[in-house]
Amino acid sequence: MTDLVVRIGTRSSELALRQARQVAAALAERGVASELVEYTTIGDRILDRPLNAIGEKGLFTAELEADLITGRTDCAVHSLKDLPTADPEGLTIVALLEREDPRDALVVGPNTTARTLLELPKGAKVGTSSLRRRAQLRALRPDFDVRELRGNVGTRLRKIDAGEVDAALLAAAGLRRLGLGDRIVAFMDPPDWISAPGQGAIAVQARANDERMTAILATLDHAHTRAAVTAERALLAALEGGCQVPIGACTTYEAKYGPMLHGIIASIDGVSVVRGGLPINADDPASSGRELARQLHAAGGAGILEELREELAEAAAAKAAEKAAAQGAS
Ligand SMILES: NCc1[nH]cc(CCC(=O)O)c1CC(=O)O
Repeated sequence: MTDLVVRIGTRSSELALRQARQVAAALAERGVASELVEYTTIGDRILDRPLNAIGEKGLFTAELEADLITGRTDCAVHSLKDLPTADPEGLTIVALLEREDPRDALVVGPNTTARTLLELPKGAKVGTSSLRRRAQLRALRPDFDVRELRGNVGTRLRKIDAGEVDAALLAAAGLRRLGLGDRIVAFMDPPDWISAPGQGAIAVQARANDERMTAILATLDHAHTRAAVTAERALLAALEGGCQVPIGACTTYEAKYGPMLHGIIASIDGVSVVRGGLPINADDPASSGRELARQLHAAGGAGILEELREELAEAAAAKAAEKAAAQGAS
């Protein structure tokens, strides 16, 4: 064991590197040496299109997972939020580090005096590339001009500072990990505002049959984080949502109820919104996620998702027809 060096796969963005270094530091505390293996993924390279239009699952994760499966690396570190709910064949999440703040945060540009979403002027340009954030923004303020804002956290902040948008919503966890917590002017609090399932949690993935790595990495697992994100992701999985659908889920901790799961399904235009919440069953958090999914589905969520799938299918068909026409012309 003394000559073991754990090879940790990570994306090469600054945020990903910080998260991977956090795992490396936790391993070092336990006397385990490690080294980072960096990847620039398809998701990092394609910056000119909205993420939901690229339409591929695991855009930021596929290459890391492929090398983990073949054994080039021993584990991979991801933002849990970016991982599809189903584990790839042969891989499993062996550790979830103690979660950072799971909330979304408001960041404003230099020409904006507003310090909350509601203080922003009528028709303000607000940036996000997430359908979940877009839908909730539209629900709260139909007058906003919601703009696509892509790129890693640093890029997005530069665009905000350049005045491309007046304000934007980002994950508080990402900003904090980058030492940019002072850019946050307001936190978006649940249950009024629901962030993404798993947001703020760092996942360490390994081969399911690698007993040695599992034994080492399992010591990094944080039980409360695991319970909360298991419930949140079970909700998402039950609704078959990826990053393509405006579904939110997050956990709060209340003196009276303990951990509470909150969920939302919204149409992209924010007109139809279904919300709900229930206490998380400590013995079976996934069952709570499935139960809340069932309730949201029954309360109108089914119709919202059905309409959304039709819209997405139409958009995909239109795109395919456009492509075929272009090929015919050339
Ligand atoms: N969508 C990209 C992404 N994936 C994870 C984080 C933040 C870190 C986390 O949620 O743990 C972010 C940035 C953001 O949404 O602002």
